[in-house]
Amino acid sequence: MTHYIYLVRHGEHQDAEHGVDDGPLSPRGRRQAELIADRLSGLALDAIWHSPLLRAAETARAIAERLPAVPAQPSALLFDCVPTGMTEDTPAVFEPFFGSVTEAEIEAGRAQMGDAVSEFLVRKPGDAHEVLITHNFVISWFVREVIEAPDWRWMTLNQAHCGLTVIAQKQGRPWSLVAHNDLGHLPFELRTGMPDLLPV
Ligand SMILES: O=C(O)[C@@H](CO)OP(=O)(O)O
Repeated sequence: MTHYIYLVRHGEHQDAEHGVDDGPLSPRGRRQAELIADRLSGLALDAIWHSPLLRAAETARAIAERLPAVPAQPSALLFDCVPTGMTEDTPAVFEPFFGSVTEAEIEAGRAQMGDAVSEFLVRKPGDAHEVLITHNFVISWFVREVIEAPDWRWMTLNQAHCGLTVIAQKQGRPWSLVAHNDLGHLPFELRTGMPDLLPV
């Protein structure tokens, strides 16, 4: 009996490269969403949860269209956020990142991630398969939580648009990381959203 959670970053959104905060998926983002939807379509899903932002909602819709019995539901716990601020053990190289982030945003992010972990990383009875469509930092936080890395380590994890990360808990065992940022369903030209191109 295993509880699987499939963590998916939303597809690329329109004008993301011009710094636009949210919006509909770009043509490339729609293609990414269709391909992750194809990849997940053979699963007996119990739930599809998504961030309320449009790029995540549209990605979730592509998945839900292939699985009409499973409604896609918004969850504010999956909203984009900054999970922690600069702490004593955070390497100084990350300091510039926090220049434009307020204390209030960090407090809100910390509280949201605490609630998200309490809500989603709980054992469901029997076999369970849930998809969470969310944002880069949120997935980084879930992965960090599962591998029990120091808090600041979320900053060293990145996921591509519609990359697939899988975490799982077998009955009586701790959560484990099954796959991270698997891009096998995406052709090279659709592997967007990483800070650097993969060297291979
Ligand atoms: O802005 C970003 O880089 C990330 C942060 O989580 O968000 P998104 O996945 O929405 O692009």
